[in-house]
Amino acid sequence: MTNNEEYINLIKDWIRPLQKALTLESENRFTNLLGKKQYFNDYLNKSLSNLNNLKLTNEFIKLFGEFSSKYSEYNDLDIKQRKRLVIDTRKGLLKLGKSINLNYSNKYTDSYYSKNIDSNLSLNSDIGLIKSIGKINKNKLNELGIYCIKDIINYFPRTYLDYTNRVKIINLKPDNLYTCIATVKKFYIYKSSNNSNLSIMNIVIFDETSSIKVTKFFLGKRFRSYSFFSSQKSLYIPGTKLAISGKVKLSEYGKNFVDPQIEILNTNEESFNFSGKIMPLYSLSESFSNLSFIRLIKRVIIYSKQYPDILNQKQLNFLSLVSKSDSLINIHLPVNQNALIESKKRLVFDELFLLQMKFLLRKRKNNKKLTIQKSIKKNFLLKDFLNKVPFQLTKSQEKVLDEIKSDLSDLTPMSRLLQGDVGSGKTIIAIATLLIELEKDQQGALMVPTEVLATQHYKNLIQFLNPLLVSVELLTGNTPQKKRKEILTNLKNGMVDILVGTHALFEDKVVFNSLGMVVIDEQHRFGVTQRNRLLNKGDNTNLLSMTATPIPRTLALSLYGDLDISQITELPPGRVPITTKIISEEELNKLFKRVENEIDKGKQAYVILPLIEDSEKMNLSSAKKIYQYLSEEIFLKNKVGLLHGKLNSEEKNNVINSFVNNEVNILVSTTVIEVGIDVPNASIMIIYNSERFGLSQLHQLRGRVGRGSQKSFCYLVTSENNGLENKRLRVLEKSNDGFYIAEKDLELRGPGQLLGYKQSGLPDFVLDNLPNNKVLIEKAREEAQRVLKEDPDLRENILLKDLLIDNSNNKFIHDFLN
Ligand SMILES: Nc1ncnc2c1ncn2[C@@H]1O[C@H](COP(=O)(O)OP(=O)(O)OP(=O)(O)O)[C@@H](O)[C@H]1O
Repeated sequence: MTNNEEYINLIKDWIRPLQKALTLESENRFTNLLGKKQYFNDYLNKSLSNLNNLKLTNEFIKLFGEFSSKYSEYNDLDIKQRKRLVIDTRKGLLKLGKSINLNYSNKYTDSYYSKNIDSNLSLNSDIGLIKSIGKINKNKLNELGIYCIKDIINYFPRTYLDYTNRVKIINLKPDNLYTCIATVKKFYIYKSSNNSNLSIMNIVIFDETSSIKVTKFFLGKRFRSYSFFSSQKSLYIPGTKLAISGKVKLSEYGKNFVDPQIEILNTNEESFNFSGKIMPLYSLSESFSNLSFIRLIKRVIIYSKQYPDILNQKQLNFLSLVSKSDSLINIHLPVNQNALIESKKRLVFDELFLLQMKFLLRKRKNNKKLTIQKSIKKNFLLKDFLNKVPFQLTKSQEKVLDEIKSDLSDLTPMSRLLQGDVGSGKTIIAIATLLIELEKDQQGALMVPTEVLATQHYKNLIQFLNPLLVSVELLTGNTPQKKRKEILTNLKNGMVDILVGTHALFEDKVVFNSLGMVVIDEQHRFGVTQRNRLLNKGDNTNLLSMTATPIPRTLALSLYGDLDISQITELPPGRVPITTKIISEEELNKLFKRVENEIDKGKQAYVILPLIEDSEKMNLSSAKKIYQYLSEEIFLKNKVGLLHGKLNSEEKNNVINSFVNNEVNILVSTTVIEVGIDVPNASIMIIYNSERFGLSQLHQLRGRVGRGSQKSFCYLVTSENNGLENKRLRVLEKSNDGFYIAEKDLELRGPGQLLGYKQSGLPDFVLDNLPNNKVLIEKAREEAQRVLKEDPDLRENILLKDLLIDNSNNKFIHDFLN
């Protein structure tokens, strides 16, 4: 290592932990966090004054000295002053980093740009105009959706090979990220004996210092075929040169690379020489090599300089973000990891910022809509209903109801999201909300994702509301024609007060007389467009969305930023936490005895399966098969029922009714029961192939037991003998807290998966990084609020305005901004 490199590393190692501490403090809202050994301010105070080895210039010594003494008074500062100090310190560190070339300085400076730019080309130029691109390449690029220079620049790498930390095999240390260039010595691939879906590939590589094993895991049936094995074998013939980039782990057999990035190097690539740099890897078709694409990028990256930036220099400084053009250059050709991190941060920020702008504009439009104050005609409805409920509302339920009442007494329509863990009592709130509007003679709609749940809600509603002379109807895809016609006529005449149903509700034929309130349960199962279709059936309709997958505030902000948020934070009293256990299939027989004992005591059980019937493609248990097995071979004394999505409504209703009335003791079901089935007498749940489900989904499922006051149990059966999988499921053994579980699920699967589908329209790279970008989400929200406050019509922010209009398929933004 040269002296200069050593110096840069010294500074890097000093800056990094400080940056981390500043980030943590800012994430925790400047509360002076207590670290492992000391408080945040003491740590900063000491580190910023201890500059002895760093050989800094006087300018930095003075700057950090001043910061250091301010941190000794940190406890006396108010939050705003603390925030300022943290921001300034961060900027100081950034400046130091830049001064030693730690950051994003790339060769594409303004003077390089003016010398090398081809004035005939611009961002919007057709790729055919790029010199020597050739017709074939043009076609290949078109196949990737690339037509103009801007498209090339917006084609981001899928990942990177980091050659900056390139080391010889002998110097590899466990738990660090490295890149090694080495040669294949031995290759073998085999099917795992523990997991029928897993194949394991091992490559032994060597360089002049030593050798090491590289292991890669392939999960999925298609990786078990002979053709896959032989294709891999032909790639890694002994003597082939590879670049391996990833984490080194230490096991009982020594060090090895586990699941690293592997690049096969040919002589060309070696001469291309990414040594000391970070090489981008793109998702390309087989006929277009990574190297060719990098060459293309190098040719056009300069046009990033023309990219319009929606943030001005003042904003960039305040937000500690790099310019758009720098972020685009460094996302493709990063000079180092720091530059890459900063450019990702900027690109993610832009997406979040635009999204928050859209949310705030939508909210503002909503707030501008004024409903006419409607007079209350039947002021007894809510009171009578609450008197009829056989329990006291929890404090949390009361608080939420107050928030809703206050919204509904306002002249602007309500748009509220209600988050509450499974079994926290959202249904009562939904009914109360519908009644508040009904008191003003406004009809209500309750939309839910499944027929089973719709039917259950309907029954609940008629039980409570028929005595109050409220007319409730149920409309689903299976409602017979004659009945449907009758409901639709009465709905139009205003004879139906509340309509409960599934997706059938937003069909065009459903016309209300005066729709005032829409409640959507499990709202993430519906898209924004579907939600709006239903809302548009009334004038200025109020909306209450409900979800039992509670997500952290910051994430809720980025996904549902146009809604106000209420939370039910406590469960009704007397609930005994559900005991959850992971078990193997071998332990099932013992468990069945236990189920029998519970049934003898009058209790009931659920058995949940991932599939309706056996499938050749998947080696999973199915509901039909297990139903047959349990009813014919195991529970001969008891009544076993079968529920799944392919039954018709009458069959479904019959099974559910029998279970509700305890005529069926054991209900074998697919996940159709996941949402909302409420049978407080059920105390045991067994979930087969539990490794197939997400944590939040499992939490929802097990929420079907433990709804009464008796002790309840949930057994997660898994065939996988897989440490990682069990670690994931163990989260459920340890916790019954839906917020905590959703957060863990988020970390493991990302929001797109957790919430079923991509509701927000955010690109994958942003969505998957959301959990790590809480601070950025808040920043984007605050910045959007600031911009709209200072420049409500975006007269000063023309670029931003254009981009919002361009990017928007939402008519309201067009209408609003034009
Ligand atoms: N304050 C309360 N005290 C006692 N029991 C309550 C209270 N509120 C609701 N319950 C009961 O708790 C059970 C769960 O309520 P509810 O079905 O409304 O929950 P939920 O939040 O909709 O849950 P899920 O998302 O699982 O459907 C019901 O049996 C309900 O009657």
